[in-house]
Formats: sequence, structure tokens, C-alpha cells
Amino acid sequence: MAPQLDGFFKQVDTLSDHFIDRLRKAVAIPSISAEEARRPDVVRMGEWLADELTALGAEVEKRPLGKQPGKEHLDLPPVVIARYGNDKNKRTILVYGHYDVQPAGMEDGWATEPFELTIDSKDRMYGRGSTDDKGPVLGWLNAIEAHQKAGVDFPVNLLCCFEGMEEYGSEGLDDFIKAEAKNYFKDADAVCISDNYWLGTEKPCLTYGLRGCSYYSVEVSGPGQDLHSGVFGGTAQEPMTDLVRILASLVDTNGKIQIPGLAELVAPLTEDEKSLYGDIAFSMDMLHESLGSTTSIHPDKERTLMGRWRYPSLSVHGVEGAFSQPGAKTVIPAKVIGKFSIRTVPNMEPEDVDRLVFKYVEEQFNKLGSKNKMNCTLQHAGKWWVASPKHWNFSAAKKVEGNIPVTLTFEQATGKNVLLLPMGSSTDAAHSINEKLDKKNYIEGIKLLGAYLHYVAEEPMDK
Ligand SMILES: NCC(=O)N[C@@H](Cc1c[nH]cn1)C(=O)O
Ligand SMILES: [Zn+2]
Ligand SMILES: [Zn+2]
Repeated sequence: MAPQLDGFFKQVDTLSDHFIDRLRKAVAIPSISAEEARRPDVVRMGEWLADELTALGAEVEKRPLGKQPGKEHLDLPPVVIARYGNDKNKRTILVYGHYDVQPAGMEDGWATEPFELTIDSKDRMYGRGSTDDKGPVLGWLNAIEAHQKAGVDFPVNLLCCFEGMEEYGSEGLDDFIKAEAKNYFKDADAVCISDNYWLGTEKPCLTYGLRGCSYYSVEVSGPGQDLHSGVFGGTAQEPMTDLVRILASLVDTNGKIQIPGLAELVAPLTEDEKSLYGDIAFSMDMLHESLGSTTSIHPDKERTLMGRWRYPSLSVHGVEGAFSQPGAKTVIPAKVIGKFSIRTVPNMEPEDVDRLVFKYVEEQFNKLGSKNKMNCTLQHAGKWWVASPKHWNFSAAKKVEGNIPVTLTFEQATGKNVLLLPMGSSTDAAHSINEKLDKKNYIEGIKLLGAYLHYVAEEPMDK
């Protein structure tokens, strides 16, 4: 272990209550990027983060990203960029994270108030954003503070890029990264992202690939307004009935995507690759623990891991415009918008996926012979990404021990290696109700991020 690390680690332990308090303040800001009414809170969260970074001595800027595409009345939240240290003799590491969160409310079934960090008797810290991605983002700030208070020299120059629209597909960030790759980010020697999870609960992991995500809307409309089913049921063709049929035709119960031609886009499985899955420290029990049930598709670990990593999957997410409250409202919705997405893998090109999806959805709708109107559109697409795990950036991270739309953009625009270094575990329930981060993962995760920076500072650069 590098000698300075000991002092840093001890200081992280000393400051642990203060770091938890910092996370409590962050979780208390409901920075939900998908909800228009919460946009001021997303902006407030960015400002809070910028202030915290400034107080730690970083040079901070809040860069505007313009208007939200398709919602021109809304400003995108600023990207918070910062530089900590400018020593030409040190390496420069660019870290990325996001300060926005997924929607959350008690009505979804949370056991505790989602925007109040609640710590239970097993030191599990519940709150929206605790693991995705406020805990990991604060991990970098906490690592800076622990170095300062321990009197340990910070081993690298740190560049930060923290965005507020990740959970909405990182609107506006691609163009920003491309524009700044040779400007603000020009000194970066490597990139590190902490915005994913361990495979299980005990063993840290490094991630060198992410599936892509192509996200679609299917709008079906007919009547001029919502109708009373007692008055109009049996007289009007119902958009919801058409939509449910289309959505049901996309994928079967065992996750097999029904869209012709899609499977042919996937890189074939080689014997070499197949043999790798057996040795991975993962079990069906671990999967069932993180699922919170035994309703898994595949009976064995190999097929499960392949289903999660190397094959595409299609998920149906929800329906806009449909009655979703408790009770028995007898409405016939006039217009409904179904949402589904496909997690894509090598070698699926997003344009090919779109073409096959649009053709199939059109055919399924035409088969219904409905007089309603249907329109299928792409909301956003992030391409899959695979890195080189032999790079020095990964070698450094290995010593200390899963789509993030902009990962590929960082790699292509900066030309630098990108490492994904997760803090949270597989049971953290990111995007779900009762999201949490274990205190152990948070505190040890701060040490992990700090130690990675020490090792990356020392790695020979010749890979
Ligand atoms: N923590 C990463 C994450 O959750 N990313 C989102 C990104 C996304 C894509 N489309 C909408 N959001 C994910 O769902 O993978
Ligand atoms: Zn995230
Ligand atoms: Zn997320």
C-alpha cells in the first residue's frame, strides 16, 4: 500500500459522520430530471454541488446547455465542471457523475420518505440518489476533503464533469463533451466514472463494457377526448386496446425479443467467450437477492450473465395518458403513449435497430385493422461501449480491488481510456423503490476512489 494512503484512510473513517451528513443534504434536494416541475430543484442541486466544490478549493464553472430539445420552454440544468489542482508534474484524471435522480414518491411504495436519508439498524442508507449517483459523486469530493484534513498531498489533478440530465438520456451533454474535449478537458490523461454497481454484495468489480439503450415511444390516438366507457364503450375503437396488443407483441415471457432481424445484428458467441462465464463470482442466489424474488428467466448463472451482459433485452416501461391511480375510473383514454427500450450490444448499430423496430411496430399495428392512428418514435439512443481492460487506467483500479449514455462520447471525444469504478452493490435498488447505499460501501468507496487516484498517479503510461 502506498504509505500516504494509510493517513487518508484513517481520515475517511474520522470524517465518516460528516460525509454521511453531506449525502443527507444532497438526497434532500429532489433533483428529478424527468419531471418539469422539479427543474428548479435540479438547478438547485447543481448549485449546491458547485458550492461544495468551491468550498473545497476547486475552480468551478456552471455551464449552460441551452433549451431542452422538444421542450423549448425549459432550460437544461447546467453541467458543473471543476478543476482541482493544476500541477504539470501530476496526471490529470477526468471524473464524471450525475446529480439528477429518477422520480420517487411515497405513493410508489417507498417504506421511508425518498428525499430524507434514513439509516436503518444494518447501516443501510435509504434515499433517492443515495447510490445513483449522489453517493459516488460525493465520493470524489469526500476524497479531496480527507486528503486535505489528513495533510496528504492529492496525487493527481482532478477535472470534474457533473451533469443534471443523465436519467433523461444526458440531453445536451454529448455536444458539450465534444466541444470541450480539446478545451476544458484537454489535459485529461484518463477518465473514471463511478455510476454503476457491483455484480453482487461482497466483491468490488471493474466494468469495461456497457450495453447501449435505444428508447422508443408508441403513440396511439383516436377519439377527440377521453370518453365514458358506459356511454361510448362498444362504439369507439380504443387506443389503449391497440397499444396493449402492440406492446405485448414485442417480447415473450422468457425475454425473447420478437422483432425479426434483431438477433442477427448481435455478435456471435465464441467458445472462448462462453468459457469465461463459469469462473465469474456470481450465483443464482445473488441474483435472487438483488431481484427480491426467484422469478428469474434462466435457471443457471452462465445464461443469466449472458442475458444481462452480452445479449439484447427489451423492457416495457409504462404508458402515458393511461389511468394509473387506485380506484375504478371508467375512462377510455383518447391518446396513450407506450414506452419501451432495447438494451443493445455489439455489433448492433442503433440505426439498424430503429429500422427493424419501426417496421415491426407498423406491421403489428396494421394487423389490428384499427381506425386509430399510431406513431412510433425514438426518444433517445445511447450506443454500447467496450473498453480495453489492459490499459494502465484499469491496472491502477485493479490494485484497489454495468448505460451511461456519455461513456462512449468521453472515450471518442477525449481519445482517453474510460474506466467504470462502482461504489454501490447489486442490492441497492437503483431506479426502484427503497434505493439505498450501504454505509460500508459509501465509506469504503471513498477510500477506493482515493486509492485509485494514488495508484493511477504511479502507473507507467506505456499501455
Ligand atoms: N446509472 C446509470 C443509469 O441509470 N443510466 C440510465 C440512462 C438512461 C438511458 N435512457 C434513459 N436513461 C439507464 O437507464 O441506463
Ligand atoms: Zn446513474
Ligand atoms: Zn440511473
